Amino acid sequence: MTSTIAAPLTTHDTTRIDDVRIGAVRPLITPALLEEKLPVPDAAQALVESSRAAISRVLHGQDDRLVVVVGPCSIHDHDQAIEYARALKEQADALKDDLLVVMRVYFEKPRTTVGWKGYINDPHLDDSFAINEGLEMARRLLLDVLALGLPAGTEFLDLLSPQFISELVSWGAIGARTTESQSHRQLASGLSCPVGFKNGTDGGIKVATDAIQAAQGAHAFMGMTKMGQAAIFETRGNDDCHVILRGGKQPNYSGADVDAACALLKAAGLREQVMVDVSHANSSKQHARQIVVAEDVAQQIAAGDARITGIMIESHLQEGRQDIVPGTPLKHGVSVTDACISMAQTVPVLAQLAQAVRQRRLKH
Ligand SMILES: O=C[C@H](O)[C@H](O)COP(=O)(O)O
Ligand SMILES: C=C(OP(=O)(O)O)C(=O)O
Repeated sequence: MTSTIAAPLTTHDTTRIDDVRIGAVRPLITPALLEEKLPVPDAAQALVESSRAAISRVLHGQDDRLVVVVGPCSIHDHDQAIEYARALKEQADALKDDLLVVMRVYFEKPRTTVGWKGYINDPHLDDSFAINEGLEMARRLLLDVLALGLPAGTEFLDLLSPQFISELVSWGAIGARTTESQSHRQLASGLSCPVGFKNGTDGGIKVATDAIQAAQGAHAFMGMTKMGQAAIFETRGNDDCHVILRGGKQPNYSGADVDAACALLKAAGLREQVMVDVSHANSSKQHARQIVVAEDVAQQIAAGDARITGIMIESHLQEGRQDIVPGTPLKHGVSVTDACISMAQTVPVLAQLAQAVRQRRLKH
């Protein structure tokens, strides 16, 4: 008589076909554990709530200020980021009637090919990939920025990392390389903050308008809970999304480019509004060009264009950029990814934008 008991699957040796290219699997802390270690103080919670609501009001035409997402291309040092945040807070307070300033606090860098992938992935900048430390350092920095009274904006690149930090983020971006990704659109549909979608790296705007439409809808997808368990998330959809013009094969910050983007938005039944990123392909990656581009955008605003609801600037303590060279100390306050303008160069740009908003207000 033959046995009816099937051989247990677990006795199969699948090592020849499974995890063939995995070098190691290391433990990851859970979001809940990190939150228990670094809880959100009441004041930080109130600031995140009020700044998200204020950005949403700008997007829905109920607040005529300009959202300004400004700060380093990437965070690589806590104290230097805080030194920057203190200086920015002074400007944010002085210009608060005209500008809604959000500090760029970018922890995750999408790379064209390879390169340092940011403060969460490799916080020690030495290929040690101490991701658990990176998550803690990122959360600590966000809390410290919020404690100064500044809201923070970040790019959401990884699909699990938002569970560790996203309640501290007032505005999020989906980058040019991921705007077309279904997973990122689904993520945006469930994020609690307003989200900007960059146009594609080739300059295509349609991927961003498609992304807004997708993110407005409800989705169901797989993710990880705060307790670190796999789960199915059902989202409600995000009505606080917008396009970010970042240039492509050529810059796309001119009035004609804003017209073209708004025509696409209108055709899709979406709000006719843009944030202009004065860096990336809009500055041809020459950091000082950001000042020229911002001046052009300020002129469009001053002339009355209410469709420009936001601007993005890459700015650090000092201008330029530097390479990460093992064994060589880094210069203080200089970007290790894209070149930035300095805080000293940023101050007059912000003043000019605030002036442009006041002029626009007179026209409406
Ligand atoms: O904003 C940063 C960079 O433009 C982006 O991460 C791509 O960088 P890379 O082309 O140097 O890899
Ligand atoms: C990577 C960035 O931009 P983009 O996605 O436009 O290249 C960024 O803003 O840091």
